[in-house]
This record gives sequence, structure tokens and C-alpha cells, in this order.
Amino acid sequence: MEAFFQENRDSYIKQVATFQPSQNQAKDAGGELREEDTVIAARVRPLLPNEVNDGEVIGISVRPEARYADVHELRRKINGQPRLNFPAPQVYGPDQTSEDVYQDLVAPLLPWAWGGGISTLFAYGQTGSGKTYSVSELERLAAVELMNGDLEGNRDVYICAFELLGKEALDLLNDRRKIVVMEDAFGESQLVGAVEEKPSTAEELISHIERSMSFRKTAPTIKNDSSSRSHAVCRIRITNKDVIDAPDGLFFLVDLAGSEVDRDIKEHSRDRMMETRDINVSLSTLKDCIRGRAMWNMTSGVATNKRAMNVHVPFRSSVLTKVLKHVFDVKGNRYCKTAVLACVKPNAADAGPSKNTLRYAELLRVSFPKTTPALYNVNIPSTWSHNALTEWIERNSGSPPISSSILAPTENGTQLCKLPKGEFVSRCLKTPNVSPEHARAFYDKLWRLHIDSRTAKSTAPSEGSSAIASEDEESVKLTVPFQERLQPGMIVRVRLQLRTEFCQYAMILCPEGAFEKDPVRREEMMGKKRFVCAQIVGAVMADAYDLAMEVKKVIAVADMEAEAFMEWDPPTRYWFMTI
Ligand SMILES: Nc1ncnc2c1ncn2[C@@H]1O[C@H](COP(=O)(O)OP(=O)(O)OP(=O)(O)O)[C@@H](O)[C@H]1O
Repeated sequence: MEAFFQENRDSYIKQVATFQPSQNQAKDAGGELREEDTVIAARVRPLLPNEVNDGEVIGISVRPEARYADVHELRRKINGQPRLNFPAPQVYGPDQTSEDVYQDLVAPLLPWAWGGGISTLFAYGQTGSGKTYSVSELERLAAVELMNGDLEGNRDVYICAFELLGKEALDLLNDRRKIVVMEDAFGESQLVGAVEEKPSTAEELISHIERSMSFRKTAPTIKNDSSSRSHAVCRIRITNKDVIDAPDGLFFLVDLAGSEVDRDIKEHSRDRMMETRDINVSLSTLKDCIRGRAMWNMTSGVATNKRAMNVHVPFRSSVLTKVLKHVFDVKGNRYCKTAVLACVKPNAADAGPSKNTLRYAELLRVSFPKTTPALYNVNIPSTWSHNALTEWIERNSGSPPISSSILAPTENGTQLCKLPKGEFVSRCLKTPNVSPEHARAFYDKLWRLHIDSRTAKSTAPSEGSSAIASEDEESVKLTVPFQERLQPGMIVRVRLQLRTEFCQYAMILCPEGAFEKDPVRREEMMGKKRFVCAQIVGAVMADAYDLAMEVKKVIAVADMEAEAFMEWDPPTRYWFMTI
């Protein structure tokens, strides 16, 4: 190939320089960069000075405005014709800086993690393509933004960094000591023995990042190319001090092992072959997980959720994806934002591996045919437009009403349901006089409605019927005083001393006398308008209630103050107040 390339070198250079894309290829191929939860981009690094000195030739041209990378592969029969065009939401060429990449790719991930969500950046590509260079620059920029930026709120930031080499996980902030990756009793991935630092300034955070990188490069026990054989993971954990029960935000920056499949063919050492096999398995599993997760993100927000139900994310198939369980486990119900940066060498000699890198990146892209938006249904938040959502917030957020313009300034129903709990509650708290309990209860209310709408059988109205009919019926019901609507299962607020404590809530079980055998006496008892009720007591969890069926009391309607709305939460087996 070398001789073949030398023979055709001049013709190749000429053809690449005069290459004109076809009309189709010249069109803008990208999608909306910021709207998607998973963004795939490519970065082609410059030819390095030593490569120029060695007479290497550029074989990939980038058209950022058309969002294409053209790979010019010299082949025996097709003389230097472009072989592959890579459409991506964004393609960065040698002239573009890490700041450019940061602004498009990483800047949107930070507020998401800051608000309690999960964000991940992966750098993929062959050895020497610029993965470590890009990730380290992006990490530095992110560190400055996190510690000195304009992100609002009271947060603590923690960092840990580790390397996955074969089946081992090594702590990059602790002399490459082994750490154990295991799932705890709650199904969370834990890094047992990993050191987590708590920087208080951007400089400290950067120095931890640099320290972890230096371990990767200079550890004496490992071979020179270890960085291309291991995945390096930097995990930034962000705790929300304003909303203490909100899940921590997580930001993973992952510098993946080099992607070339056949590098160990020459060496034939068993260990190396196994290592390569592990890397290939992990990169292939990663592809399935990123695609699966993107598909879940896309489909779980829509009314017909069959596709979301069928999505399989095989994160247990490799150590890398097991470590990143938070990112991929759809049972966690937390939405993730992911960016993948496919790093590419510009060299003509590497056109083959570069083509594979771009193909891999292309495989990560998930697109669904555009469908007509689902019909508005008051019970399905994913069908709510921004206006419908605004109205719903105003009518359902209790007293004082939560400001819809602060909670959801631009969002529609699907987007608000995806918002991490910490961010949702923090936004609610910006409305004066809204308490954290109020904000949390409102979050739970929306989230439960969303989950119910996803798990319920299709509740979409049949053709011709009004989508808001059920709401209308409920509204009519609510105009009748609650005393005239009393029925078993209804929860009421009472002004009685029920057990030892002053308990305010009880569930109606049946009218007093309902089981009386003597009809005359039954008639008399039922005429008294008294009901057998079960007491509802505070549970151990905040804002949760338990139904104490064993503590029954007969309560007169006159002692009932109002109807109360509580919702049964199957996972916790408690009742929660509906606002
Ligand atoms: N955008 C860029 N601008 C200038 N130099 C770059 C750029 N990207 C990478 N380089 C240089 O290219 C070389 C290889 O980059 P880097 O080490 O990041 O590759 P890598 O893909 O991480 O390789 P490995 O898999 O072996 O770790 C380095 O010398 C780096 O400084």
C-alpha cells in the first residue's frame, strides 16, 4: 500500500484538492444540535508537525457548514474518489478549537448535571486521533465553568477518576490502586475503594484532573501504549445543597480505548488478544447502549410507548457500561444527555480506520420518522404543548400557585417531565412562599401522572370524542359539595383527635350501619350520616402517609372539613398528598 500510495501520491493530492461534493452531498446534513438528548459529532485533528515532516498527506476534508467530513480513500480502481461522507450534527475541522467543541457539545451538558441530571461525553477513535487531547481540554473548560461559572444554586462538586484496563478498574487519583466495581443492594453501581476529591476552586479541580492524567501517562508498570488500551473515566458528582433529597447530578467524561480492531494481530500474545477482545466487546456494547438509551429517551416521552417498552439496553455486557449503569439503565427513569465526539486522524494513510470511526459514530445516531404530534390529553403530559403545560401548572400547583414562567419558561410537557428533580424543585422554589415540601409534592404529582400515562393502557380518546372530556366530567363533579359525594375510598380531612396524635386524615370505608342485619336499625344508623373510617398516619418517609386499617373510627359528616387528595405510590407502598 505504501508503494502504491507513493506511486499515486501526486494524483491523489490533486484530486483531493479539486474535489467537489455532489449536489446531494453539499446539502446541510445535520439535525438540530441542541434539541436532541444524544448528539454525535466528529473532530478531525490537524496534521502534526512530525507527520508533515514525514511527508504525510491529508486525506480527510471537512465541510463544517454542510456538516460533512469527506474521507478520500485511495483505492486501486477508484482513483482517490471520496469514499464516505459523514453527516453529523456537527463536524469540527483542524482549524476549530476545543472552545468551539466545548460550546456546542459540552456547555449544554453542564447545566443538566448541575440540575441533578446525568450527562456523559464519550471520545471515540483510533490511537493518536486526539481523544485524550480533546477530553482533557474539554475537562479543563468544564472545570472552570462548574466552579467559576454562572450556574445558579448551592452545590458541592466531587471528582473521581479511574481507568478500565481489561477487567480491572484502577484509581487514577490514588496511585492506580485497584478499585472494585459492584452493584449494591439498590442496584446502584458502586466504585468500592475509589478516592473521591472535593475541590473548592476551579484550579483544584483542574489539578485533580491533571494528576489523574499524569498517572495514565507515566505509571512505570505499564506499557507505553496503555492509554490507547484503556478507557479513562472522569466522574464529576454534583450534590444539590438546596434540595437535599434530589439525586446527585453526574457528569462522566470518558476517553475510550483506541478503536482499531486488528492492532494485536502481529503480536499474538494471549493476554493482548484477550485485551483486544474485551475492548472490542466494550465498544460494541457501548454502541448498543448509546443507541438503546437514545431510543428510550426519544420514545418514552411520547404517548404511544410500545417502542420504549421494547428497548433493550445491554449495559451488563461489559465492565465499561456496568460502571456507567446510571447512564444506561432505563429502569432508573432519569433522563440523560449524551455527546459523542468521534476523533479522526486527517492522514490519508489512516483513511480506512477513520472511515470505521465515522461509521461507528453514524451507527450511534437514532432517528425516527417524524410523526404527527399526539392529540392533547389532559392525563398525558407528553401531549401538552407549552401553553397547555402553563395552564396545567397554574391550575394544579396548589397555593401559592407556582409560577409557570419560572418553572417552564419554554418547555412543553415532555421536556418538563424529563427535567431532573433537583432542577425542577429549585425552579419551583424561586416562586415566593413556595416551600420545599410544596415543590417536591408538585414534582411527584407531575411525575406520577407521567408514569401512569406511560404504563396505563391507551387512554387516548377515540376519534371524534373530545380529549378533555374526562377533565370536564371531573370538574363538574368537583362543583358538588364533597359531603354529597362521600363514598368508600374517599379521603377526608377531619377535625377530630383520632389516635394519640392529632391526625387530620381518614379514609371512608363504609356508612355506619352498612353491615347491620336489622333493616330498621340499619335505616336509622345510616340516616345519621356517619361513616366508618380508617385513620391515615404519617409514615417514616417525608411527605408520606400510611393507611392504618386497624385503627377505625366512626366519624360524622359534620366533623369532616374537606375532601383530601392522596395518591397511592406502589414502589414505596405509601400515600402521598396531591396538591
Ligand atoms: N486538535 C488538535 N490540535 C493539535 N494537536 C492535537 C489535536 N488533537 C490531537 N493532537 C495531538 O495529537 C497527538 C495524539 O493525540 P492524543 O494523544 O490525544 O490521541 P489519542 O486518541 O488519545 O491516542 P491514544 O488512544 O493512544 O491515547 C498528541 O500529540 C496531541 O497533542
